[in-house]
Amino acid sequence: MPATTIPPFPDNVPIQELVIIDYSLIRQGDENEIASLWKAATVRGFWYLKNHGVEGLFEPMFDMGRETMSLPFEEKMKYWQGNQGASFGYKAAGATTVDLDGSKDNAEFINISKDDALAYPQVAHVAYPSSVNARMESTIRPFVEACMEINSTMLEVFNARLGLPEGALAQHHPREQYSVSEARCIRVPPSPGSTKIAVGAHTDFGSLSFLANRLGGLQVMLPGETEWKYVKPLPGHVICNVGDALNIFSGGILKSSIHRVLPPPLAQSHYERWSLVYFTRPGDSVALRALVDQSSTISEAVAKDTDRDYDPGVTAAQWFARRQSKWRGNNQKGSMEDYLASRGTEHNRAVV
Ligand SMILES: O=C(O)CCC(=O)C(=O)O
Ligand SMILES: [Fe+2]
Repeated sequence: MPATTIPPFPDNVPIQELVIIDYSLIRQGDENEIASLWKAATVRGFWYLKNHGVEGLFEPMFDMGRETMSLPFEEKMKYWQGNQGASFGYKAAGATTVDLDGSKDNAEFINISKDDALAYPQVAHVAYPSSVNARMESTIRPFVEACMEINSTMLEVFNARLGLPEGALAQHHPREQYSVSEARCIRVPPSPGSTKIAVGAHTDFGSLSFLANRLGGLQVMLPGETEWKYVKPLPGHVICNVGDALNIFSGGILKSSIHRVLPPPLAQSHYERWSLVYFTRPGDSVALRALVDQSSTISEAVAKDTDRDYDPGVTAAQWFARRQSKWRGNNQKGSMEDYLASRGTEHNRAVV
């Protein structure tokens, strides 16, 4: 969609201000910028990132998404993720629930595994539609590599500030170990006048998410807030956020905040909404628990927060599979328990 045809984001809806972090300064080790990133990640868990250098890959990634979503439904369903807790491949609209009443979501996904993108033409996990394969080497692998590098750089910043031994967080996200790290392209159909939730309220499962969207619709409810507010897409900027795994590793110091997707607001609701995410997630066998043995900052935070269990006794892969499978409408037997089992660190908040 040419940018000029998109109506501007309206100025009469509640907007969540977020700090803008300059990635080029983070790479240079600029102390002020590092302090701003640390504050953003520990207070809100969400921030904008500029000068990230990935902009040129967004349109080719959206081309892949557009071509994939326009395949016949039966063709797409050959790559269906299933209901067993996996997430690589195609997710049809309506496969997850968005609230306690069991309302269905409105978003199609194509998710491409980091391991498959790196291994191509070998298959690490699953096969993909031709629209994905055709761009695996030219577009998807470079996108995955670029996002991995950016997220690793931000993890290094957090590693130092958390007082962890050098490389501790990197060792929890090894490039070569299989993980549920993935790139995702999302399509939400035009929905004029609708308030139907497109992607239900959730915290991200992994460590860091890198998100590019053009139209509004993303809403956040940050720690201490009681109202949903839109995050306004800013040209040239991506939106980054902390996920549950990093929240747990850090003993709750890094915040994993709830968000959801509504139809784009007002005039923008007449347009298809496309978004693109890269999720950095821990290696599959990594134990999901606060790194109390490696940092006194983290052990002190855990000691103070007596309400939370920072050692749920699962690996990253088990945690992911539980949440992913319980989010599927087909696996919910109509009880609130199943829906709640799909939730993550937002459990300790009033809103699910
Ligand atoms: O599409 C968006 O703006 C956000 C998507 C999202 O939160 C997710 O896929 O986890
Ligand atoms: Fe998300």
